[in-house]
Amino acid sequence: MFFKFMKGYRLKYIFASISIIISSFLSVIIPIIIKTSIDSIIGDKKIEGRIILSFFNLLGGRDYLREHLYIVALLIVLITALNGLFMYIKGKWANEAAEATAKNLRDSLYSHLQRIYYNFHVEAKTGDLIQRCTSDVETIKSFLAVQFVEIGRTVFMVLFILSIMFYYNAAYALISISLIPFIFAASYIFFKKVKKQFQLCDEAEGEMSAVLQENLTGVRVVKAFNREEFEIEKFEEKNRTYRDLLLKLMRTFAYFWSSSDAMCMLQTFLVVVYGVYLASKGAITLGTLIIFISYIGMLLWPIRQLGRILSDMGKSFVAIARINEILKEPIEDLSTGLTPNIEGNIEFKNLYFSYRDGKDVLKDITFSIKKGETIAIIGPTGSGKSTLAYLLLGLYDYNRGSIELDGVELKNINKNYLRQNIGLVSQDCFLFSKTLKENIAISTKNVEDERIFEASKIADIHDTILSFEKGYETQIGEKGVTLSGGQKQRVAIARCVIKDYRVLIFDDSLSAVDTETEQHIRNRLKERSKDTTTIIITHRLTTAHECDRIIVLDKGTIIEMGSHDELIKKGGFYRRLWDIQSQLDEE
Ligand SMILES: Nc1ncnc2c1ncn2[C@@H]1O[C@H](COP(=O)(O)OP(=O)(O)OP(=O)(O)O)[C@@H](O)[C@H]1O
Repeated sequence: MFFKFMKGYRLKYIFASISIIISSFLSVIIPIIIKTSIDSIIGDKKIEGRIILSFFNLLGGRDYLREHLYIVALLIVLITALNGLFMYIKGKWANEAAEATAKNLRDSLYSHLQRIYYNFHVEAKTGDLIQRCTSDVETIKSFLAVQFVEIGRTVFMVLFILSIMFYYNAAYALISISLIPFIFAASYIFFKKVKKQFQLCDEAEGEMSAVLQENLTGVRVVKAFNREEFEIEKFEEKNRTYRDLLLKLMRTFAYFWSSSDAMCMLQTFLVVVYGVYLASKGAITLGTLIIFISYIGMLLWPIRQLGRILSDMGKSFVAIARINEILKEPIEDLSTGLTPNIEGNIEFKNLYFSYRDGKDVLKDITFSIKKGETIAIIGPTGSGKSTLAYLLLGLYDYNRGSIELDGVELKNINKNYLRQNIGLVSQDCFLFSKTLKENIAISTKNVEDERIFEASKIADIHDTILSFEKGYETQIGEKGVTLSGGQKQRVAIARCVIKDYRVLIFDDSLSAVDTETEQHIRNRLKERSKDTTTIIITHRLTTAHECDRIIVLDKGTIIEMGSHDELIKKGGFYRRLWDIQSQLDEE
């Protein structure tokens, strides 16, 4: 899967993998050269093996080399230098390829997340998505940069070294590797088990960060409720738990490394003792003894590492699967579909809608709005008001019935085009950590200042912005912390009215401004664009009663519809609500 994202670096990665094999080969031939030099050049033994014989002949032959021993020394230096060079190439290219893959993966994930259906984002946990785009990608990166190539190297080394050992002396070879399966198994089991402890440490660190983050974001609540001492104690407790878990982990590691070192030493001890015994009896040469001791030293560390890598590999596969889950999510088709002339006539016909749980949230909705009309939608919480707005923006596909925009079925309209014509000021006035000016002009490119000011005036925020020291250049925090709730709402309104939408929906987005300001905003809006169809979702009847028509929703169905006077005369739900609110206002 990740080779797809390695585009442009695949060749480098292949060369890096080849380099590590060459480097392993170079490091395992050095002991062979030393053995041959001791046994056959300094000593009188016959050079064993046809390839080795040809190689030494190429260097001038046994007698010549005996006179010029420095050539062998130079050869070893040269091979060591070459080994270093190939290790460098491997490190550089494997890391470059892994970094490039990680970057491409992050880019793909981000752009995929932008295009995924809105529903996915509503249901997904943001923290989890962030983790998939960051630490899961890092896991794959280190798998590619280190683990994958390391496996190749270890397998090559083990196979090569074992064949050489068995070639020279099978019984000695068996003794020399007798503890290796146990060392490997111990390392594999240990790293698998220690994962649980790592996870506990991660969770404890996460909890500690969560306390910190919550405390910093909720600092106002902390101060208002005198919770400083309590918060300090809470943090200290989490911090203590984290430290204790880390210490426990370190202790476990100390036990493992010491016992595993003891096993490795025992293995080396066996090689040396048995080797010396064989050499004293003349069963092996001094060179063979040296080659076995060198090889066992070369094998032990990679074998322990292999245990770690194999037990860690599960983590990489989980990361790959988690990333794949996102990449497999279908994306919205934003670019195809009809682009009819939109004037703002809307017609709902027997519309039914349910979210993924299948429960009907909207039932048999039928009403129409003419271009330029202002409609209020009221109803108890959860009655389906926002859902209606989301359907109009094409954020969800409806199940049954139809919505027509100027006679064209909404489903068939190009989504980009639709959202350029229908604007939504939602309940959640999220502002980006940019300047006020950039926040207001976010939906429009190359917009003149005049238009920004005009939109701010309509939203009744222009004077407030000018009163800030840096005016429109005021930088606002991630959540617009320097602005009050009402100011944020007004910036969000300005951001929407800057564009000439044919249909404008206010989803409870005037609730944080007082009634008078709200009236101002609506009047200015009407003055600017008489033809804009406006849908106001509200809980405030003083807002609703001025609209051309009021739709009352309850449990997903329209229970009343008409002008204020008509609904008052009718004496139903709206009338009761109006009486209650008027009574409260009088009190
Ligand atoms: N993504 C979703 N998945 C499943 N159910 C949802 C989803 N969003 C909303 N609902 C449910 O749909 C119903 C209508 O929700 P909606 O937000 O449209 O109500 P509302 O009238 O706008 O409420 P409020 O006045 O509180 O904003 C509620 O019962 C809600 O629990």
